[in-house]
Amino acid sequence: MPVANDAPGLDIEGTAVDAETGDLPINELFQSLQGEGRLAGVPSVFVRTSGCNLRCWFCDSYHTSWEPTHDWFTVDDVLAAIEEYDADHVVLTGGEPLIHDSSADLLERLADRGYHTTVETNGTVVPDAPIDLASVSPKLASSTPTAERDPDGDGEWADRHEERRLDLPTLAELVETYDTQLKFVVTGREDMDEIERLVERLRDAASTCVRDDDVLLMPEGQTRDQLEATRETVADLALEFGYRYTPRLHVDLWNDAPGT
Ligand SMILES: C[S@@+](CC[C@H](N)C(=O)[O-])C[C@H]1O[C@@H](n2cnc3c(N)ncnc32)[C@H](O)[C@@H]1O
Ligand SMILES: Nc1nc2[nH]cc(C(=O)O)c2c(=O)[nH]1
Ligand code: SF4
Ligand SMILES: [Mg+2]
Repeated sequence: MPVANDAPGLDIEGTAVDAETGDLPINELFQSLQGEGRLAGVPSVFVRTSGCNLRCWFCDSYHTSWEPTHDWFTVDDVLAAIEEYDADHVVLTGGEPLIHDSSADLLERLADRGYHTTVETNGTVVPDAPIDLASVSPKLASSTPTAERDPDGDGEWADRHEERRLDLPTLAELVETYDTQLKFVVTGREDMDEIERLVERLRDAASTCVRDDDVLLMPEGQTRDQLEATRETVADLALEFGYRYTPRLHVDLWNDAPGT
């Protein structure tokens, strides 16, 4: 169910201004196989909110970050749309779903109904809500939209993205609060130093254990052709460093089709 309209309700920084109404800006809601991470292959309903506090140059959900597009849904409407499908797993993603206060309400009500919930998040916000799997994708230096890589301009977002992309106390709190996988988008070997350092700092900062197999390396690529160029390198890096590799099953299966 793709939706499209103008983009009121988000300020330029991707901060939600929906707190008063309690509505959620929904970009799309569909059923697919979870394509990434520990639960890859599991049929799931995806709820994609619009708006983000970061601007990765490679964002595969351009219409939730660089150019947010959505319809406003009440939490009741979102629940009713989910219940149309025969599924036990719900994936809340975006954009950055946790910038919206109403995501917590949605997660509470999904838990009450017995759904397994995964939240795909960039790891800069801790919600006050139940989550079965926090799928945290901290953003590396290679994600920053420098002037050469900005899909939309001249690098205007680079400084803000750089300031916000990593917040160690927030990552530590997420790891301590939830069953968490850390899913890094890897563009090449150059990313490994930063990943190793970050995992080490997180292990020092958090009171709970971060196992090597909670650390997932995911090849960067929005299309089959782009993945073709990165996947083998990233698989080799996972073997070399002892971390887990995750495919992007949905891209392998359906390329970059919407609603998949
Ligand atoms: C669109 S993001 C939405 C959730 C949240 N904002 C985040 O970044 O985790 C969903 C997932 O897609 C990943 N992703 C986005 N663009 C990608 C790309 N070009 N290649 C590989 N993974 C990508 C993100 O890192 C994240 O794990
Ligand atoms: N099939 C499929 N699996 C996914 N896992 C995480 C996704 C996301 O965009 O957050 C995603 C997605 O967009 N599609
Ligand atoms: S944090 Fe997620 S949604 Fe936001 S720009 Fe990066 S990949 Fe896209
Ligand atoms: Mg996706």
